[in-house]
Amino acid sequence: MNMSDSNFQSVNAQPGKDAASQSDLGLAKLEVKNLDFTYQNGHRVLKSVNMNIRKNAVTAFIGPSGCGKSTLLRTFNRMYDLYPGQTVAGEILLDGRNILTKDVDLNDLRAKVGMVFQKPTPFPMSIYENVAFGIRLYEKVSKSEMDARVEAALTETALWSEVKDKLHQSGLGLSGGQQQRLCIARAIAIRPEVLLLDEPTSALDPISTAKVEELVSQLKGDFTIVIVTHNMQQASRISDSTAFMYLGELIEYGQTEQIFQAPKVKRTEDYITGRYG
Ligand SMILES: Nc1ncnc2c1ncn2[C@@H]1O[C@H](COP(=O)(O)OP(=O)(O)OP(=O)(O)O)[C@@H](O)[C@H]1O
Repeated sequence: MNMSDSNFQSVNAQPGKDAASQSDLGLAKLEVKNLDFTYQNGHRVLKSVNMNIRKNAVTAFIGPSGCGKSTLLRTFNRMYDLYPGQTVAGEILLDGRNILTKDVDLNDLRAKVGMVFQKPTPFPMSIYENVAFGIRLYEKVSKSEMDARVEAALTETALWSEVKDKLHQSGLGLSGGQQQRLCIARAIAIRPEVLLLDEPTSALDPISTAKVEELVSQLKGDFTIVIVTHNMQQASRISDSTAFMYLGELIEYGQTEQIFQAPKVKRTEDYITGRYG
């Protein structure tokens, strides 16, 4: 991203208020408006979150453990629908359409908004089938097209040269880093528009982490990427914008360079300088 892009202004959020609605108007892929989320035990975990997620960029969510980063990420593809009793209020617009309404088809939504989790979760099937699986869920394609799509996804995730001779071996036989790239290949093979990454490198060694980070930077040309990370260096290396959360509120949101070099809110500064966490 061009850091001087005036469409994306940093936000000195008023916690619980109009945290980031002012930011990056015009280029938003997702617009979060007054979002509240409460777990079935009554714990209100997101409090009036407002933010725009920029299209074809990497947005990082940072903040201390339990502040609601993963919960916020999971509202973007309505993962909470899997667990009855959780309640959400407010709006999340994907290309202008509220995805929180009942008439949204969850299969369609999850085809558009893919997700990769902290722990690599390949299916207990071959490398090829891991990638083909998602495509088959949503589309009917010929064998030759499937082969091409699988190869393209594995190439995009820089795995092809490592696995092309063992496509029919189990995905579970790959290293942790390769498994995570396989999960990213599986997610992008169905051509989502948004890719949600929930601490995707926290279980990986430094070399695999570097490969995934490189991959994320490459993929943002094609996808809108949102990443939850505990790793400050990672957020500053790979994201264009960063959102700092604390106790369910969006405290500060802006261009990554600004958040890390000149945070406007003391609590953000204290967090990124390691005063608490
Ligand atoms: N299924 C659940 N039921 C009840 N409370 C939950 C549930 N999942 C998470 N929480 C609580 O919601 C709060 C926010 O959790 P969340 O995982 O979103 O935070 P986080 O910032 O991603 O944390 P971490 O960095 O540790 O992953 C925490 O207090 C957590 O205990």
